[in-house]
Amino acid sequence: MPRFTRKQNIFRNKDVLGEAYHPEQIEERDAEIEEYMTALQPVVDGWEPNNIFIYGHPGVGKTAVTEYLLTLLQRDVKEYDDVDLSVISLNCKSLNSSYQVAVELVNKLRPTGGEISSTGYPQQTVFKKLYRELETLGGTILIVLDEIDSIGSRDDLLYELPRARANDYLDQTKVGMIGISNDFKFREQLDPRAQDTLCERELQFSPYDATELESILQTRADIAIAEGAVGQGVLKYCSALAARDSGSARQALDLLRLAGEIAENNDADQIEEPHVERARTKLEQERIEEGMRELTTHGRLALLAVISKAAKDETPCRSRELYDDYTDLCERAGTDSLAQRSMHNHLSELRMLGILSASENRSGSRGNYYSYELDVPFTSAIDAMADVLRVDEAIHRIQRLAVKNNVS
Ligand SMILES: Nc1ncnc2c1ncn2[C@@H]1O[C@H](COP(=O)(O)OP(=O)(O)OP(=O)(O)O)[C@@H](O)[C@H]1O
Repeated sequence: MPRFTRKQNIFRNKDVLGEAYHPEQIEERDAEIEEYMTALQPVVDGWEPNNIFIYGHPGVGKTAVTEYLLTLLQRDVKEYDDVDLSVISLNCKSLNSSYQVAVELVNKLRPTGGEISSTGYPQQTVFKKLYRELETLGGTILIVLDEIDSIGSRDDLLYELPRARANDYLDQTKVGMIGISNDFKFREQLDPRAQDTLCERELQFSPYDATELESILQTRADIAIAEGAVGQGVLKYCSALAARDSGSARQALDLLRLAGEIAENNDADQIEEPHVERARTKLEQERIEEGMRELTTHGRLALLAVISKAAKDETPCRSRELYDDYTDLCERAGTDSLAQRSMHNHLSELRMLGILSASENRSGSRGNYYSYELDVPFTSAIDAMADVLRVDEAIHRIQRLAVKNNVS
């Protein structure tokens, strides 16, 4: 019978590398923190809060810095008797309209048992219920809406709520909104009125470079990893990989955590670069698999056509050069193939997902065209395909070709 035994030779506290951990210290964001504090200053001064919009790529510290500063703010306003601050945080990921966000806010503000149903009311009725709850709570209220882009174009709440006081829906209560998003298009697509109110103060968080990531990792590793268990150059390597790819602290932390798990499972005393390398391959594969779960059958078949070309060492290649492989694969999968133009749309989508890369070529009078190739390791791509497509024979054939052509 197998036995569970405790392994703690690598980690001292692995949770510190996880998403749920709230860092006590924020590294490398001094300028953003200063700007953010200025935007929050009216709260301390007892005035109406600014509305703030924070944007930047995933994993660049938008949520971490917000949580950190709001914790400090809540602590510091206690010194002033005339400021009564409440913070309400909501992740909007699964909410795709102002209506749904307003219902969630009402339910957060109401005691258990008093929640309202998520359907069946006119929108203005829900907004009025929200104003009533806010007025009952009173004081200064900051409403943090993370992943705010999920609400899409149904954004009425974003201009109605900050104007509730001006429109006499609120009397004493002062409300400020903090919207957080990693969708750069969201701001441009907002209704101009919502743009004016929500984006009163804007803060952009840029991707981290390798040095910044290393300093974030170092602080975390000091708490998370046992003494002497991080090999020479490992933090630098994780940081360099994440900086080159996304500039995301989340990616760097994930790499280090997974490399630690791999080292631990191998009964190693230290995390070494080969563990990081294996972690990278595994995370990359997970990313591709996640991206592929979102793909339609034809998206997958278009990708497999590129993989097939890569196995023959014939990438980068044009969309029309892929088409034969694609139609052949469709036939094997028992599916009608799409027209070349539609297949091309799938290639563009794969490019947006970071699975393919494309270089633009000029072809004189006939205009420009793109050449596609895999932007992820061949092995990760084909392994992920094997999990989701039922074209085993074709996949084995591609794998044999890749071995023959020394592609990996
Ligand atoms: N400057 C930093 N100092 C310490 N930890 C950081 C810093 N920036 C990010 N982190 C850590 O990196 C991880 C990702 O950060 P965070 O969730 O704040 O990113 P985000 O920009 O909000 O991403 P998303 O848009 O995907 O929600 C978290 O574990 C966070 O604690």
